[in-house]
Formats: sequence, structure tokens, C-alpha cells
Amino acid sequence: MTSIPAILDEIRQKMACAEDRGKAASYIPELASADLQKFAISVCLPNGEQWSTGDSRTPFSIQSVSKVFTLAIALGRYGESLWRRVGREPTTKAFNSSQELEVRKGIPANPFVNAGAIVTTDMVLKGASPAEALGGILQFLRVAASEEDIHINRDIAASEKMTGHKNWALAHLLSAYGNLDHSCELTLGTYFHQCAIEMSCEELARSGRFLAGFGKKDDLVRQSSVKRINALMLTCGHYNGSGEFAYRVGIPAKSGVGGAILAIVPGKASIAVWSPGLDEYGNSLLGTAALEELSNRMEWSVFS
Ligand SMILES: NC(=O)CC[C@H](N)C(=O)O
Repeated sequence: MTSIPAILDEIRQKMACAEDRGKAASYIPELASADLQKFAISVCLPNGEQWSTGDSRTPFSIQSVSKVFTLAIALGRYGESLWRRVGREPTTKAFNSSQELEVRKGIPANPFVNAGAIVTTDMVLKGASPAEALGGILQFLRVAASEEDIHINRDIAASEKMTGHKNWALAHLLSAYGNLDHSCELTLGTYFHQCAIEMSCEELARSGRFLAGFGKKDDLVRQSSVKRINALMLTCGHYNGSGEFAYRVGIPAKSGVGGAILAIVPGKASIAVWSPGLDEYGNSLLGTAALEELSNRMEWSVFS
């Protein structure tokens, strides 16, 4: 059988030749100029091995992958009562759509669409200043990734604060329905900074180990939460592209518009990919193709 490093390298070479590389997330000005040639993949195994290839030490903003970590923190703090404020159903709408939020009377469909993540951030913010809440999220990530050097890119956060009009609209709608405990300014300011956390592919892969059932998992979440977070990643992690992703890749995963995807093979691997070009749903085009290839070759689909 071909070794994991050889498979990763073959995947990297294949992705380097791809002509259609997707489009960068231009609605956040700081992300619009991302280099579409960048590509990285990193895999952590239960025995402590980590294999990486490509631009695996280059930092990028994790964007919506951060929603996994705020969900983990909020679930730990609030348990099942979290679901009074956020649903756990997949959606057929875009990640930043307000349509469904109106229909659902201010209860977002799930914690991975923007409205849902704004609510979980609002919950993490309770009893803390934005700086303290962000410090808690960073601390969670530093433990998960076994890496102290994880920071926020303030330029990216500021860029989104200026132009993220859909998120402002979502926050105001949530507020109108009584589903925000803080001002839109405070909650969204925290949310934009959380999305602008920078990590490399290697760090991101390590930060998912607790969801794959290894690494420093006991320090971070209960086993019951792991099961639930993975279920949500599988059904909602790619928004209205989640069915397509499950069909092609078959692994719980969460994408971000920075081009990262964190994918979890329970008991077997924590994987991160990064390629900044996105598909029509805002998910990394080549990241998805790479994960499809890896999951096929390793027989890592949870359905296989
Ligand atoms: N899908 C994403 O990664 C979205 C995150 C981005 N910060 C936003 O709120 O629009």
C-alpha cells in the first residue's frame, strides 16, 4: 500500500496542475488578493505522526472553521440549553443568508451558518469582555493545536468589520428577535476577530485531534460533545454544499472562506487542507477535491 506521505505528495502534484482553482472571497477585501496557487494538506494520526505537504506552514485566516471551536466552548458551558437559541438542521440557503432566519423567527438553522455562529459567539461573550472571550477561544486553540503562537490578524478583522454588511444585517435581525444578549457592535466585533484567527495547515490539523478522538481531548470537551460536533460538521459544515461534500468525501468537515477545511476521520485522522480558491458555496474548490482523493485512497469515508 502507498504510504501517506507519498499519497499526499501525489495529491499536491495533481492539485498544482488544476486549471480551475476557484475564486478568492472578494467580499472581504483583505482576502480578495489571496494567491490561488497556494495549496497545503496536513494529516495527524492517533500514533502522534503528522504528515504535511505544500504550503503547510503558511498562516491563513481560519474564518468559519473557527465556528467549530466556539461551538465546542459554548456546548461545554451551556450544554443542551444551547439548542434553545440555535437549531441543528442543514440548510439549503447560503452561509450568510437572512431568508431562513426570518422564517425561523430568529433561531438560526445551525451553528455553522453565520447567524448561528454569531449566536454562539454571543453566548461565549456572556460575562466577559470581547478581549477575554477572544483570549478564551485562542487559549482553546493553543491547547488543541499544542502551539502557543496563534494570533488574530487584526487587518482582516477590521476589513470585514467595514464591509461585512450581511453579517451586520444578520446581527440586527437576531437582535430584533431577542436572540442576542449583547449589542451588535460587541458581538460582531468578537465574531469578526474570531474568524480572523490565523493558523497554518499543520496547526489546524493538530487542532482537530480532539474531535478525532486523540490529542489532548480530555482537556477540551466531553466525548458526548465530540459525537455531536462531528454530526453537525457532517450535516452542516459546508452549508448548502454539505450534501455534495458528504457524497464526495464522506467525512465530517468544516470549511472557511479563507480556503481552509478541517476534516475529521473519527478514531483515524485529523486533516486540514488549504487552498484559497472557493466554489459557488464558499468552500475551497481544490481543498474539497484533495479531500475526496485522500478519503478514496485511504478508504476513510465514514460510510465505506
Ligand atoms: N464561510 C465563512 O468562512 C464565513 C466567515 C466570514 N467571516 C463571514 O462571516 O462571512
